[in-house]
Amino acid sequence: MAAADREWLPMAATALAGSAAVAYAVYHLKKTAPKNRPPSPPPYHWLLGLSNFAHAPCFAKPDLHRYATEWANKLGGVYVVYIKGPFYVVTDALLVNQVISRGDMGMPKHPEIYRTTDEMLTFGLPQLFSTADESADIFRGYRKGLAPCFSLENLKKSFPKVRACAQKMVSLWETQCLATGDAVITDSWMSRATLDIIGQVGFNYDFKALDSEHNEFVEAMHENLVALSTSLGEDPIGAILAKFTSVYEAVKSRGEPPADDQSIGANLMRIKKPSTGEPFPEETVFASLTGMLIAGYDTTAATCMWALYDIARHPDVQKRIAQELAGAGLLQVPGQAHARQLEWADLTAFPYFNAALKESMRLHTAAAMGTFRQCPKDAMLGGWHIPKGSTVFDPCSIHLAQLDVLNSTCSTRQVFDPQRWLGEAPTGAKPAPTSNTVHLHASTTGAGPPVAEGSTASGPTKPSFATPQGHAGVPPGKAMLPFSDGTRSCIGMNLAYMDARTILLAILSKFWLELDPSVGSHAEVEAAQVMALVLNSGVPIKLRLKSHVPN
Ligand code: HEM
Repeated sequence: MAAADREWLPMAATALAGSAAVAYAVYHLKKTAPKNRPPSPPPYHWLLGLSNFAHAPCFAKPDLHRYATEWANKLGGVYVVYIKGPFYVVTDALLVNQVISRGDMGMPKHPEIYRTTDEMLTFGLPQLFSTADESADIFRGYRKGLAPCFSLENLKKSFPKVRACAQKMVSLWETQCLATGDAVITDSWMSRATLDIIGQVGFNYDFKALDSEHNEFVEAMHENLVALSTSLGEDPIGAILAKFTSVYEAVKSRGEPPADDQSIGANLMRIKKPSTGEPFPEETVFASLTGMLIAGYDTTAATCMWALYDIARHPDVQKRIAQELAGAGLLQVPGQAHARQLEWADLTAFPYFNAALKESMRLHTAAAMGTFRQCPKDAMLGGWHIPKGSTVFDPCSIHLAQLDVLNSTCSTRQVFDPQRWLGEAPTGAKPAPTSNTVHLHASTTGAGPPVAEGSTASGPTKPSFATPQGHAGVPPGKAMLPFSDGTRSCIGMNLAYMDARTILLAILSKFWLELDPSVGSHAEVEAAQVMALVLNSGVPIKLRLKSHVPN
């Protein structure tokens, strides 16, 4: 190499050393000053440490949940990451409750971040899910106008449709899987079943997704959700959403819905702007319809898939559920008297089954991205300073799901133990209040801020997530937030519970489930999980079916 060619070397070395020194200084400054700024994980790459994107690559990865959990374990209940600027991540159960409450410390949804979801999901048009301003017509009109769809009274009327879908699926499993010995690919079946249910219950529309093994919509949607959640919003899924047009057209073509039709579609057509009494523009109604369809099926499908997985990998749990069902005359055993049909009252009648579902939702909660809030004023959260206007990201579903909700030790956090919801707590754990067994909830709103001793103290609280003793003093109901809470809690929670319980009870009363060997060990499944708005298994969860045998 000629000497002249090498002249740039010292300059390059100096520039590199200079950048490293600046990166270190920035990283050090971020970590140390000011004193009450929450801790931050090391940057993804030291060069990124120079920018406001220090952790952005982690948020574009499908295993974001792993980073987030690791950081929470190391850094505690509040930490800060740099994506496009600082994002304050809150994982402490009590603090999350403050952030999502209506109280003094309550924070509204983040307008810009939810605007991005609009761009990705509803052609940029606002709808209930993404509206940050709770005084806006869209929030007031749709939250109130859609509430009757999810009342227990209305859901009870829809229950026969849900049961019919679940029974149809079970019959198909009988001929296509039990009789042939083929495995059931739960991910696909659950998506197709929940799509059919939301179609029929919500919009009197039959997607016929259960009728064929491959459903174009389900498959395209899944692929796009993976792309969406790993692309920081650069992959609009408009092409898929165009398929919702047919549902909208069907609902619209029916004209004025009869007064007793409280389906989502009918109410979407009725809702008027509270401020003027005028109808919303047609595109807003369409965006709301797509929003409800998206929110209404994939989350429930993932919940059912994980519950089947958790129950199948715990034969002891499955046996106890079978005993509950047998006791109620629901277990279908070949050669024995015909089991009775599932009824509405059965959905809340089985404490052990419901505890198993709840425990599965704790470990593999569906809405894994949590919620994004904006801090309305300079605030102290757990003793840390959160500047006005900052983004507060509460991946409630990831972290709280893993919290030790009943004060047992860290080592039992990851254990699937329905018992923890039933008062027979594992060794060393405090029993749960009996009122904490799962019910179809009449309402989730109205929760005030929890009384959090020390939460407004001037010094940072200890990183409670990482406390080996767990969250002493956190009421279990406050640490388990799969549907969030407060004014922006999930409006569809009751429908989700009805769907999930009906589907699972229909399956469990008919079949004994075993995991197909292709699923691998639990550690392998955990390692394969991906975030695609919902927490996905990453490997197909295949089940082998057997008939129940007499006791
Ligand atoms: C197991 C199933 C479900 C889970 C785990 C779930 C979870 C959640 C969570 C955590 C939120 C708050 C998100 C945020 O703050 O950004 C939410 C909001 C919402 N969910 Fe669900 N959801 C489920 C099923 C459903 C169903 C079946 C529907 C409707 C058919 C639905 C409709 C909505 C809507 C419209 C919102 C926005 C509410 C608002 O901001 O006022 N969800 N859901």
